[in-house]
Amino acid sequence: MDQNAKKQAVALAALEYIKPDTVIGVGTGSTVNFFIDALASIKHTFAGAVSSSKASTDRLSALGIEVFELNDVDSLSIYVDGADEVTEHKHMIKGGGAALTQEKIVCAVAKTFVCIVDDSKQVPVLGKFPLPVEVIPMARSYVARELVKLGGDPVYRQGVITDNGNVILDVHNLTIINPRELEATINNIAGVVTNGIFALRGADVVLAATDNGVATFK
Ligand SMILES: O=C[C@H](O)[C@H](O)[C@H](O)COP(=O)(O)O
Repeated sequence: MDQNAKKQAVALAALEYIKPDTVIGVGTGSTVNFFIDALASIKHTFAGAVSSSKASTDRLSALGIEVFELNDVDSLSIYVDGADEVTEHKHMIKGGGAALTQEKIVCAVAKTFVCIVDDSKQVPVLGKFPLPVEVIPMARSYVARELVKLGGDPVYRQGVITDNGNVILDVHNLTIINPRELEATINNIAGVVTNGIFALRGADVVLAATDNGVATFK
């Protein structure tokens, strides 16, 4: 099965987690795009969506799915999103598409986080994928120096401005042994908006598409 077929399979599997008449949190990325397309076929069964990026909002709206502002919603039954890496502990690196901050906010509100990946994203230890860090532009050089002190090799993602008007540093050469601790440490650097480790609030369910079907990890 090719990678797109796996993304589509895992996106369809996530539909089973949708509760009728609730608002759904929707992530960002190529895997989630398959999920959004699948949502369109059942759009009359749920109340609408809260989106984590302009790209997902545009795709949801184009398919006739109502998108609410997070501030106007009391609760989200579920958050569905992809990941760049995920471990057996359901810790993740996210933000390859620069949407990490709004993803982390929407995810925080949701009762259940369902992470959808193909099996190429499953790793024993986080860190081979460069860790995205969203940074207030004026703090870029300072934050980069602090990330070097933590053992990383930050690279400015040239030409990318996030939906929040900030920049991204991608931190190479980290082996993330304690993701919860590193997530908190990096978020404590002045000028960091957030980083792409999702471990303090990891996934509740990981659905991973393989050649033999979709595996579920709870
Ligand atoms: O900022 C982007 C998100 O964190 C994505 O969920 C992540 O990059 C995975 O995207 P894709 O499904 O395209 O591999």
